[in-house]
This record gives sequence, structure tokens and C-alpha cells, in this order.
Amino acid sequence: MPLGKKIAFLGTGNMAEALVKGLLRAGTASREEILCSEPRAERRAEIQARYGVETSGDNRALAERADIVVISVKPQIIEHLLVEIAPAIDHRKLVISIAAGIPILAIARKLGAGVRIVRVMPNTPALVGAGATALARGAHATDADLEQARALFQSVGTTEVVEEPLLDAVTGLSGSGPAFVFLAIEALADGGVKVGLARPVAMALAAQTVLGSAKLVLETGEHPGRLKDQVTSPGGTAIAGVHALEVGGLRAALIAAVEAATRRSRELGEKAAK
Ligand SMILES: NC(=O)C1=CN([C@@H]2O[C@H](COP(=O)(O)OP(=O)(O)OC[C@H]3O[C@@H](n4cnc5c(N)ncnc54)[C@H](O)[C@@H]3O)[C@@H](O)[C@H]2O)C=CC1
Ligand SMILES: O=C(O)[C@@H]1CCC=N1
Repeated sequence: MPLGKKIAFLGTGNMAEALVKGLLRAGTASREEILCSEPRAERRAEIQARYGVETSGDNRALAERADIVVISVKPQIIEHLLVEIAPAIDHRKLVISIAAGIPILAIARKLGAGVRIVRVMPNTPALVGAGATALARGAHATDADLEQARALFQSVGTTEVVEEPLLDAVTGLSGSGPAFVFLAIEALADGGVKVGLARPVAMALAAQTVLGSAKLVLETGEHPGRLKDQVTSPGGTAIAGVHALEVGGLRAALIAAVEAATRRSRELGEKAAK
């Protein structure tokens, strides 16, 4: 459903592009309603050519014209950006930050009292309408603001509302998780190649196996352990592979990956709070 709002993305890198493409694909915003700021001229040209949206190198000018301002620069440069756009932001605009680790308070401190902020952690599968996003509301954001932000991200995947302190954990799991899963898909395909499959066949089978297994979990609501039991016949092939994964420490490695990414998100936040 169209939101009917002008949305400015400040910083048009990987994540902003995933959202722009996803929003256009879903019809949540039209080309005329999306504004993208980006300092690199070649990147502006690329975004303009791909999506037909307006691009500019002027963060403040785009923020002034938008109803919803999405802060999508790297956490390391957010402070500079906030100082730059502060004069263009007042309580009439909704500010959505997708920056990993950066607390709402640190943003509010730079943008001014009373600013309506929703902090969000999306992920790149939003590009194909299969994102997983969690949102947390700032003190001055209204229920309607949260709903509007939620509608925006719901149009490119699923959404969960959490308390702000849990967003670091979300960043560790679903924000960073696609990287872990891509590694797994690549490795599964490597396994296929090792046992004789052509690379394109191995890649297609590996990716579809991950997609299908995730769908089975979501659509049946079954515990993944039970679904795993359905694949492992006594003395069969799957249990031989599962044993190899347990010896290799797959579970511990995945738990440690989520924990390490969560820790890093907290570190980024602590730096911003100083
Ligand atoms: N990539 C991902 O999977 C996810 C990223 N995020 C968050 O999204 C934000 C952006 O991440 P990515 O898109 O991966 O990074 P990126 O590096 O691809 O994009 C950042 C963009 O900001 C531009 N930029 C640099 N200085 C700027 C300035 N002063 N004003 C405006 N734009 C400027 C860069 O040229 C670049 O195109 C980060 O805060 C990250 O934590 C959140 C969820 C997932
Ligand atoms: O690596 C990062 O900082 C971003 C945040 C979540 C996923 N990628």
C-alpha cells in the first residue's frame, strides 16, 4: 500500500539501495517520493539510472523536503551527518535510523529535543521483499510513527517491535545474519563441487535448500530439531553429515557469530554515547 510520504535516504549504500528497490517493488513509495543523498557522483548516477529516483549530494536539502528521513550512513560518520542536517529537522518529520549500534539518545542529542525517532535494524534480503526488521520507538515518537515505520519495513519483509536495548542482539542475529547464511550457502555449494557437481548446479541446489528449509520452519511452525529428525533416517546419509557438522562445531560457531556481532554493535553504541 502506498504510504503517500516523501522519504529521504541519507547515504545510499548497500542497505539503502535494498530498501529503495524493495519499496518501489512493493509500491510503498513511488519514484517521485524517494530522494537519495550520496556524496559519490558515480554512485548517484548508478542509483538514478537503476531506479529513476532523485539523487543529490546535499543531505540537508533533501532532509528539508522529506516527511520521513532515513539515516543510512555508516555508524562511524553518523555524528557528522546529524550535525549537518540538524537545522532541517523538527518535530514535523519522522527520523528513522538504521545505523547499527547507535542509540536513539545519541541521535536525539544532536538533532534536538522532541525529535520523533524510530531506530530500526533491517537486513539486505529486503531487496527481494524477504527482509527481517526489528524496530524500537524513541521517547518522542508516537504510536502512529511506529506504525508508519513498521508499514514501511513490512512492505519489504517481516517486522518485530522490540525494546531499544535488544536492537544490538537483533543486529547480531538478523542484521548480520545474512552474511553468515551466505557463507553457509557458499560452503554447501563448495561441498557439492567437491563431490562432483558443476558450480552453477551446486549453487542453485544449495540456495534453494536453505530457502526451502527456512520456509518449512516458518510455514509449519515445527521445531527445527523435529524437522531435522524427519530428514535423518537410521543409518542413513543425513545423520552421517549431521555428525560431521557436530564434530566441526557448527552450532557453537553460529552462536559465537551472533554473540560477536552483538558485542560489536554494543561497542559502536558505546563510542557514539561518548
Ligand atoms: N549492509 C547491511 O546489511 C546493513 C546495514 N545496516 C546499517 O546501514 C547503514 C549503511 O550500511 P551499508 O549500506 O552497508 O553501508 P555502505 O557503505 O554501503 O553505505 C553508506 C553510504 O553512505 C555514503 N556516505 C558516506 N558519507 C556520507 C555523508 N556524509 N552523507 C551521506 N552519505 C554518505 C557512502 O558513500 C555510502 O554509499 C549502516 O549504519 C549499517 O549499520 C543495517 C542493517 C543491515
Ligand atoms: O556490518 C555492519 O555493520 C552492518 C550492520 C548489520 C549488518 N551489516
